[in-house]
Amino acid sequence: MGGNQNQNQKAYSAIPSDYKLLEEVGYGASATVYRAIYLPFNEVVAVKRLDLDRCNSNLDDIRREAQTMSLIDHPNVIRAYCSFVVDSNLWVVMPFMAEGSCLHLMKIAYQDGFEESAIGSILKETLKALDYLHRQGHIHRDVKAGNILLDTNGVVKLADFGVSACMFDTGDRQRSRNTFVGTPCWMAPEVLQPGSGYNSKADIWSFGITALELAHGHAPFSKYPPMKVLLMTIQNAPPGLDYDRDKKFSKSFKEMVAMCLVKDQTKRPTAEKLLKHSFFKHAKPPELSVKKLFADLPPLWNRVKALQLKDAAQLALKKMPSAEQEAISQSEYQRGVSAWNFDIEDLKAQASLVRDDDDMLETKEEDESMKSSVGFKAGTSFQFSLGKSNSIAELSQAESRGPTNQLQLYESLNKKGKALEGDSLDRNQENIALKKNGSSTEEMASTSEKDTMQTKAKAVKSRQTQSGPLMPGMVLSHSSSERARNPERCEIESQPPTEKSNREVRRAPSFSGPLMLPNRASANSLSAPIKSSAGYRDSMDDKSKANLVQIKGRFSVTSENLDLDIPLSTVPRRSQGSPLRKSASVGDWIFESKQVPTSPSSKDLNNCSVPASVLMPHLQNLFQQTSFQQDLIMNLLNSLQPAEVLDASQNGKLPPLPRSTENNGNVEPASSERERLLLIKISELQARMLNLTDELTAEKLKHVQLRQQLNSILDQEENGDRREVDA
Ligand SMILES: Nc1ncnc2c1ncn2[C@@H]1O[C@H](COP(=O)(O)OP(=O)(O)OP(=O)(O)O)[C@@H](O)[C@H]1O
Repeated sequence: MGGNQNQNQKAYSAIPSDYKLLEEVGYGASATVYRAIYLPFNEVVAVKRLDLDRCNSNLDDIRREAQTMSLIDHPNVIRAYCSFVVDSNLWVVMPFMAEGSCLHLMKIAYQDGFEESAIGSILKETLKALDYLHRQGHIHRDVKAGNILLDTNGVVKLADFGVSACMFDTGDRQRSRNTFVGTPCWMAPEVLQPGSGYNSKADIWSFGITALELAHGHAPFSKYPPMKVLLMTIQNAPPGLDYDRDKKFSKSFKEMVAMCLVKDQTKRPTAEKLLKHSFFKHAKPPELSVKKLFADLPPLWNRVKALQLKDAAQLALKKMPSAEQEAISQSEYQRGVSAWNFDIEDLKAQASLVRDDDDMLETKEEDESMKSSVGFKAGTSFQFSLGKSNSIAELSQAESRGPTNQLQLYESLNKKGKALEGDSLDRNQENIALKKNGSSTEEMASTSEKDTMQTKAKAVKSRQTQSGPLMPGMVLSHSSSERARNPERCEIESQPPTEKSNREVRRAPSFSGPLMLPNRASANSLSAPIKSSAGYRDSMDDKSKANLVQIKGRFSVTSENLDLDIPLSTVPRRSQGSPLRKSASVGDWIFESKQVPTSPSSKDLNNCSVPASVLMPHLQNLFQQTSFQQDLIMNLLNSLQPAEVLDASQNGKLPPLPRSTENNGNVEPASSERERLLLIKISELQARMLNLTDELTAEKLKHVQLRQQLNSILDQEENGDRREVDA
């Protein structure tokens, strides 16, 4: 580290006062990027200020990575001029890319993505960068639109190499290749598989996802919580450009994307080979196709500021009513539940991030277009996540050690940090992103409006979502250096929103942040809509069908073939029928529930030799119960009519209802006490449902692993047979 002189390049000093920090132009999980002036040359540069307190690596790792970054020499890769430590921050000085990232650009003006010619140019330049990095023996590991930077001339550079890698690399290279690194939506299936290891082909997958991101304005699965994204990536057919929906794109673009998004990494092309694809051969020079994208937009820092304010406003508007919050905490208190590590602020934050029904519908459309290949209900099972973990492997290990260990793992992970998932924010942010309007981008209307937003931003401080790389040690609370931040900041020319509000807002946008698994508390949020199973269809690909024991087509769930431990008497009579039928009719389950054998013991399940044919029925059973319980809860919520409340109280389940003479014996609006008790009941049901959901998730993971094992055994057998035949 320190001042640096690259071949035939100017030397930049390691003296902080030589840099005049101007506006904030970007922020990531642990870094803030400023436009700055390097005073000795009077040159505009970018200074990335990385908070070492929030970085998961030791100084040696950081030094090594910064060194690597400064040695990079390619026109399409951002390199560091120099880097040095100031207090507890690492400053990395880089060329300033005046148009920011492709992600910012899309959020501001191209919410539905760019046109093909611009995409072709951006991707080609990015691919050149990848080709260079791979030749040098590097894997970028975080290729995404948020890390593709543009400058005013249309120059495209891949960023976030090196320094961000340091955040992941706490061990040697080999070990780091077995870690769980990246941003879920962009992560290759092999990166998500425990212990499988990966190579530069993982970047090719992320490159393919980035192509889809640039084409649609968001990455596939970006609306889902990270845990669900992981499972979808592993289990579903790869996403791609749809031949019907994406008519505007050329065949060669579609082909190129399909080549990148092959699950078998050995079948993906190298960057070098991909560059020879016809799609790139015909790509226009970026100064023709990219430059025009930002011709009419205001300066980068104003765009960033506007986005921050919008994000803050969006979050401030989504508040959980305090009565509900109170009910939840009461409920948890009464049950003595600590296993979930409840944090009301987190709960509220999660609740505020849950999408509304419209989004769910959109999700369904997307699901169907993606032709999911394994039968699980999108949007239900994995709305709730397992907690924060370093890796799937860690979770799996905990699972195999039994429930107590799982609990400990969750608790310890939750203690380590309270990071919340952020991908589900994307859609909302897209909705509020500024629209390109003629010659200018609409900004916040007035100063007073801005002030209001900032005040609101402060109000939602601890509810903000943090997106960022997978850093187990990262905590939401501000570091001491952060609290005492700014002394090193030389001067701010045009004063942006206060540092504090910026920091708060900064945690919110999860434009495309690397993986932060959500806190378990999210699952228990009462205000989170419990999605009915309605509308989701499940399908199984041929491969998974091969593992099935019984294929019976759609089945009908009736009360007699469900083994619920929820007493049906708790369900209002009036509505018992409908949820059952609803649940039955929408799930395209291909097992008949009556024929599902009794569940194997958890001991059996923990034994990896359990065949898939035994596991699958168990999974199906669990799934039925989960979705059924969701419906029941939904139904309870929807049907809390006064009549039922009265009925319930007469049955001794609730305290007697007060009668009012004023309303002719009708039930008064439910008293807070009664509401509270009902909410407690619902909350308990939810907790039970969560248990099942977690079990199901764990079983699914195991199933995936087992299937892989089975496949590899089959492959080995086949190879053996072939050798025998050959012999
Ligand atoms: N050299 C630069 N010039 C202009 N803007 C930049 C530059 N480097 C980064 N940015 C902006 O700052 C944002 C955050 O930077 P960066 O991705 O390096 O931070 P990070 O903490 O590593 O983020 P991540 O969450 O991806 O890990 C980028 O998305 C981009 O918009």
